[in-house]
Amino acid sequence: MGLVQLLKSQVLCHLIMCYVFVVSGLIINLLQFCTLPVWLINKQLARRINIRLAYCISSQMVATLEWWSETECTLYTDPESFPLYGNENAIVVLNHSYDIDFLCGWTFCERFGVLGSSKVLAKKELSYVPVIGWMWYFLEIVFCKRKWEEDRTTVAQSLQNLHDYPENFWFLLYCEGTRFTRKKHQISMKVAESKGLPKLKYHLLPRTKGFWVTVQNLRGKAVAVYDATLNFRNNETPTLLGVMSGKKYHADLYVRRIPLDLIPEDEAECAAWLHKLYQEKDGFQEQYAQTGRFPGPVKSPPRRPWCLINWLFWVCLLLYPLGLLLVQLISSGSALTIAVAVALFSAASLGFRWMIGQTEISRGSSYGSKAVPLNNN
Ligand SMILES: CC/C=C\C/C=C\C/C=C\C/C=C\C/C=C\C/C=C\CCC(=O)SCCNC(=O)CCNC(=O)[C@H](O)C(C)(C)COP(=O)(O)OP(=O)(O)OC[C@H]1O[C@@H](n2cnc3c(N)ncnc32)[C@H](O)[C@@H]1OP(=O)(O)O
Ligand SMILES: CCCCCCCCCCCCCCCCCC(=O)OC[C@@H](O)COP(=O)(O)O
Repeated sequence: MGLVQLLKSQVLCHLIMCYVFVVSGLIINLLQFCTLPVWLINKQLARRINIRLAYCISSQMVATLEWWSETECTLYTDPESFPLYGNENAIVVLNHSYDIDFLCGWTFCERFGVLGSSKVLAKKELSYVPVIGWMWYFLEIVFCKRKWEEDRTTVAQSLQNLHDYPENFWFLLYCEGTRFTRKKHQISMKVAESKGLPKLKYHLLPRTKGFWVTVQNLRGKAVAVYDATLNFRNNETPTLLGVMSGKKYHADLYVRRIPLDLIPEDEAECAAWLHKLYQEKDGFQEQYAQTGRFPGPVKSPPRRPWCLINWLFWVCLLLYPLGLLLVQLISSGSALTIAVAVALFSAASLGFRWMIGQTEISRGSSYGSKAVPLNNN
């Protein structure tokens, strides 16, 4: 292990990264809060400001992936679709199998210039996570409780609000509804069997209602569905802590662009269409397992320097006061002050660990670990 690699794997280094991320994030959350009056006067201006403020937060995590861990992100897609990416509104359907699949998604958003405005149908619990969850509130992210009776109206309304959104965005949908685990897979395949649907090997059975409601409510705004299938080379199981430790991963993403007009409007037909899509995705994963690659040519956009520049800016701005504080603390010589500082430091470390835990499948929810009885309405 080289010296730089050794440095990157140090816990102290991770704590400093978390400190910069959280403190800068809270400053940006505060600035976002200050845009509320602007919203009342000029909604589109407030949205544009929030897109840029959100970029300052999410691009720090992208910088960690691209510049710190130097993870390689390869895109398999057809050259005709490539020029459209980033220049239109789209719904992205992605498999949900890795701790950092959202981060790989963000990396592609960054490379196609839609990181600040990118959206997702996210579980409500994430809205309470400081920095990211609070940032999402101002970005008009669509939250769901994963209880259809409650979600059907709120999700539709939040999607309708995006019709006059001023900048291009990608709307991410994890139709599986939860992250892949062996247990959840077994249960969902029992549901597939009871519905007479073919079994999937690499995916959970997709939940179709969120997809249908999204397609229906974004018609006229989004023009395509990007069917995105992600995998990692050499059976890598990437984690956020691995990325922060400077581990280099190799992500491969296969994207097919499907015009929205081709997706049926009728709910049952739309559900059948999505099930077929997941069977195809399963086939792509099988091909990847056999050959180590997805179909089609490779057309990867290069990483851009902006997220690194933003990250370095916050590092420079926030490390100086931290250094001053430490010097003052040590020179004070007061045992009580030092004890309070140690207690605060420990509490902050636990908070950081809890935030990182939100990305870990092993700490995921129990959603999808038992089959909800079938209903036929
Ligand atoms: C060029 C490059 C291209 C692309 C780059 C890639 C990506 C970049 C794009 C954007 C990035 C943007 C942001 C990313 C940043 C961060 C994202 C991070 C995290 C957020 C993710 C989440 O929070 S995922 C969880 C929330 N989302 C969802 O759940 C969405 C899917 N769910 C649904 O659609 C649901 O239908 C619902 C939520 C709307 C409602 O949930 P409910 O549970 O009430 O659902 P259902 O009605 O669906 O459930 C009952 C039906 O399901 C059957 N059932 C029962 N048990 C199971 C089971 N175990 N598995 C499957 N199905 C089951 C049941 O029988 C019912 O069936 P019916 O036939 O009666 O419907
Ligand atoms: C720049 C340096 C980086 C420092 C990092 C510091 C802390 C990072 C905190 C990240 C916070 C949260 C990101 C939220 C993304 C979580 C994505 C996710 O995958 O959610 C899970 C849901 O989809 C489904 O939930 P489950 O039912 O599987 O349960």
